[in-house]
Amino acid sequence: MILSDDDILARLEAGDLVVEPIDDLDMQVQPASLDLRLGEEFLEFQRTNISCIHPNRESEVSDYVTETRVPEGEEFILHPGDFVLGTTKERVEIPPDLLATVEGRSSLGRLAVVIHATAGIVDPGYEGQITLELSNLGTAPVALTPGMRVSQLVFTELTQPAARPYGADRGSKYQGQEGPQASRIGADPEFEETRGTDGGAEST
Ligand SMILES: Nc1ccn([C@H]2C[C@H](O)[C@@H](COP(=O)(O)OP(=O)(O)OP(=O)(O)O)O2)c(=O)n1
Repeated sequence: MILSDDDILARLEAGDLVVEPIDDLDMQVQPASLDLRLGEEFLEFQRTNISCIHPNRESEVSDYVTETRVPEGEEFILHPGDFVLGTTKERVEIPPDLLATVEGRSSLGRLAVVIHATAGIVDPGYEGQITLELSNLGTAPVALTPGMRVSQLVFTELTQPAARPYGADRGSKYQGQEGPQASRIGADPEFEETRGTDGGAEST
């Protein structure tokens, strides 16, 4: 079952669902979702010197991103074709019996701005800020301002609390993340033997 506005307010009030800071609840609570705002940090991928990213080579993932901070009141220009990582201003704590999905806002979608390329699940048990996969599919640059509402969370109640919530065991490599976090896919167990090496991958 998807939580309605009153359900969301009740869970926030009870304190097991945490979303903070919220400065204006009336503005952020929607009929069946909660709007989240854009944070000040961005990770941009360098355009040069990347021949190919091998997910098992952590340096190839992390060395080619640069961090930019744009204070509230200033603009981050998202150019056509750009892909950058942003973050929600809010940090969340999702209780074990809820699944949250991060969605874009229609108003930004109509400007061709997408806030998650693929991954939209925020697991039961997840705690931290949410990394946004920002891209501009249009033809004109779009000015984003930290503090603006860019995304929304939809909460679904599970049939029973997750037995192994995020953060409780193996993996959970994004638990507690602050600001945008580059991919940590190299930490996946299937890459254990080849991590940091060329993994036998052919360079093309
Ligand atoms: N746009 C998103 C989507 C998810 N997350 C956070 C909340 C999720 O609970 C966590 C993990 O998401 P996935 O399970 O989709 O990612 P992985 O499977 O790659 O990570 P893991 O192996 O840690 O489960 O990342 C995020 O910050 N931004």
